[in-house]
Amino acid sequence: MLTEEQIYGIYVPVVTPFNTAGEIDLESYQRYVNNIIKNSIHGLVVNGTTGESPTVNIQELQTLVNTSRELLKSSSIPLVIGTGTNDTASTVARTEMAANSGADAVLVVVPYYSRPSQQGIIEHFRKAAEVGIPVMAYDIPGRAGVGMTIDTARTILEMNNVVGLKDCSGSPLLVSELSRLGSKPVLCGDDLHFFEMLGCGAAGGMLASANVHTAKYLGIYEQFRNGKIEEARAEFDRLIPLMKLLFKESNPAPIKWLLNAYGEISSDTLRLPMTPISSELREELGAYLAG
Ligand SMILES: O=C(O)C1=N[C@H](C(=O)O)C[C@H](O)C1
Repeated sequence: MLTEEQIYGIYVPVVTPFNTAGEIDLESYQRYVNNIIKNSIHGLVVNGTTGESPTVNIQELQTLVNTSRELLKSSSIPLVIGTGTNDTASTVARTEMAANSGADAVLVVVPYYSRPSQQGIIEHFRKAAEVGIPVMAYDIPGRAGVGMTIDTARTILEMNNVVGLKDCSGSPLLVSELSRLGSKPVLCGDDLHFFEMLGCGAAGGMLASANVHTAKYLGIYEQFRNGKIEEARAEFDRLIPLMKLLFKESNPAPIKWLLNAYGEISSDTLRLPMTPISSELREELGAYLAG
């Protein structure tokens, strides 16, 4: 079970590879996740936004949890499963399934689309936390349509079983305030602002872009922690051009294209309503690969 003390460093949210028929491609998944976990990452995140969680059904999620547990059997890397949906009952059902299948924690997003009140958001997290498995709360107003206020985040973080927060709020305010108040750990989920967020008190990052150059992200984190701020910054700056391309169109389409180009997964297929990247971005990523 994931503890607060284990929430630091680089958590990698993996993609869910699909074959051209749109079915989960487990062979690619095993090969690619194995390569990711060869790096000493601090956490593996399955079925996050990067894993296209809104289009993965609970049976498929069960398969992903079982496969990931097996891949991690001789590893101490924590396994975090995205179980949050826009419906509290289905979030609880997925959270129970993950808890019963050996997950170390679940990632629960602010319920999207319905635009609940702050009280509704709190009650949603209370139900998820009552399942008993550690919960990492996930604030991402740009996708959810609604975000946590600082007070709401504090209330949720005070709940038993809620162990930390993934912050994609798009501003350093939340992490700065939570860190000032000595709250539970926060991981930055906003790749381009990772370095800045470390400076504001984030304990690490949950970064889709760390699917490639994983070791460099680990190095940046270690250097930052060891006070080698300038070296960390210089390395981070070198990664920014690629990061910008990876978020130029909706995640995970660019990262899937790149992972396919690197031969890590066999297809860049996405499930609708997600569509492949534009020909312009393909050219730009192609030029990055060639350079
Ligand atoms: O998969 C995730 O979880 C992440 N989601 C963010 C998003 O897609 O908006 C980005 C972050 O790098 C990881």
